[in-house]
Amino acid sequence: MSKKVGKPPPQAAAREEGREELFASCSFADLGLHPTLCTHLQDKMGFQSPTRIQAEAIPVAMSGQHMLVKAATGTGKTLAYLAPIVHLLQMREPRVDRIHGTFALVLVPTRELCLQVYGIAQQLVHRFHWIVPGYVMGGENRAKEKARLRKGISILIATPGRLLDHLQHTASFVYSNLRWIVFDEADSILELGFGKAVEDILEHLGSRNGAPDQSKNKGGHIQRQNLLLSATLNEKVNRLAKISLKNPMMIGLDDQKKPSGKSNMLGNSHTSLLSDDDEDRILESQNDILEHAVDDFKLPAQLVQRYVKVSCGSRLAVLLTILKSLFERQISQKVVIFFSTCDSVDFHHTVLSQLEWSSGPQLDVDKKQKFLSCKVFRLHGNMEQDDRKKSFLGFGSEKSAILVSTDIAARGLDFPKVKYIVQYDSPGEASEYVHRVGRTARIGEKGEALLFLQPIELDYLKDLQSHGVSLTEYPFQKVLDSFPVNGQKPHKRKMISLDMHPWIMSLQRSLEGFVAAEDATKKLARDAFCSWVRAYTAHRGELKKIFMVKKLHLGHVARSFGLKEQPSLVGRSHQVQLKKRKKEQKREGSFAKRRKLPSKK
Ligand SMILES: Nc1ncnc2c1ncn2[C@@H]1O[C@H](COP(=O)(O)OP(=O)(O)OP(=O)(O)O)[C@@H](O)[C@H]1O
Repeated sequence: MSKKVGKPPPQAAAREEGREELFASCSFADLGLHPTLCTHLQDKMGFQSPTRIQAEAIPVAMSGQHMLVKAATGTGKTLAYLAPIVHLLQMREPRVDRIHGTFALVLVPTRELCLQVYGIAQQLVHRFHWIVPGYVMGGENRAKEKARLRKGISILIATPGRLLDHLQHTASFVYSNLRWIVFDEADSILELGFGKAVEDILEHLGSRNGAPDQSKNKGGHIQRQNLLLSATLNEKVNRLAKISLKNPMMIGLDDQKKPSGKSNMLGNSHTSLLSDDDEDRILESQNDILEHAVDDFKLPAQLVQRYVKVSCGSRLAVLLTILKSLFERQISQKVVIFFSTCDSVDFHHTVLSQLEWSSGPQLDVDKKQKFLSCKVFRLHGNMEQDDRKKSFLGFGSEKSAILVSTDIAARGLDFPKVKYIVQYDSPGEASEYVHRVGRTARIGEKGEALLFLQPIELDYLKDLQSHGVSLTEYPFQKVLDSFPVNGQKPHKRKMISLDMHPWIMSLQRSLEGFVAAEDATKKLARDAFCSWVRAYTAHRGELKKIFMVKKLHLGHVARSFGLKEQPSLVGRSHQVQLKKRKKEQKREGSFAKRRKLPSKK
């Protein structure tokens, strides 16, 4: 009997379409990469063909031109710069040796990304043992790093602060052969306040535009090549591009905004032959293109993006409910949840990993079990370096787990099999939204993202929309109705408000009991509450009009941290500040009113 040949199901067809969009039709060999490297990419790393962005960027990187790349998260930007570097280093004559020092420098914004890029570099040089990758980053032992630098590191991955430290204080650090400087997540490096460090680094390396010897290194014969990459670009990248790139090739910019996927300002002109006027013109048009590049963001096509509208007091109960439903639906789940502060991560890590609960009709202590049974990891910048490493590696290797994190995990991290991103606290800038959700749906995989919003914050959707990001509403009521109340699943429920829903109310009671039971937990909750309110006030620019502290009911905020107390009992200094602000507002208000009064004259 012949098999029925039909159309593939729509989801599979969409995925296939997504793959076609993601991958180029050529091979790695077609791009000119060394056969040994191509075989390694295919056989050992499982990369059958290059992604489109790799197919565009690799030949440019090999040509020696400066390059600025903007491409969606999870499209393989790391390989787009590391593969050509390894290719060119392995064919260098005389052969690369440790005594030659550093040839390529990769700057990254976070320690975790530093470790990740180092791991990929290690894999890529597997067949070229004479090329040595290494890293230096904050939190590591300086003396050990000095010793490694003295021995020689061919491809050095670094966070900016620590690199500058070594440039200033490690005399044995040889970089006279430096050929490449890569800024991975360029905008984030600047956003995190490393701008001055980066300028000092470029100054040290003689790689700053306008520096007398900027195109050559101290040895006087090596052509420098700088590469900037990110899924999002911002105004600050303009300045970095201006001071570090000469007539760069622009890759991945919106096709409608320029003649082709690739462009440079004046074709392949050799910058050394340009007059000052030409250079000014180049910089101007470079700035124009960058300004367009800032406008909107590309997200993976297969990513499902939703928001859930939740009143403030029930936020934590709703988060727990959604997580429970996710893990019940599929035992093997990997979820990343973003919070606004380190204290908030610590508190929620405790709740998610320790909250116990009895699902029976009465609170039966003997029948209590963990509310969520999966492993929960945490990651933030105030953790000890060893704990940070353990979390990063631990979550990466788990099949089923939750990671609670600040934005430290938002950039570049490539945790395998993450299917779900929850933004419990709003990211603020739309670019941060893009990077957070980019931890899923990588390299054509499926992925979902959920953004928590309070009813008063819904205008944030418009802000995202203005950057080309649109979300649909998550059907939370349906999820809620699937949970039993008092041990039973009622047939039909009346429409009641979320806060009054028996499941939410009972979960809230458990939470408040859990927080109140231990002083340490209570303190975690209070600290988290205070830091959360502070972070809420720190939204910038237009977002200040959406995330307004004065619209918040602080009692409800406290509830969302499992606190029964009113905020007046939480954090005295914070309370004093609030009172002061209220007074000021009152004064300002009466002044404004007074000004509105018609003059008696
Ligand atoms: N040609 C390829 N074929 C298959 N998988 C690939 C290929 N290139 C890279 N990958 C894989 O794709 C994933 C994403 O790559 P990478 O982390 O470099 O993306 P990215 O574009 O830098 O993302 P982000 O913007 O989030 O930093 C990694 O797991 C990587 O191993």
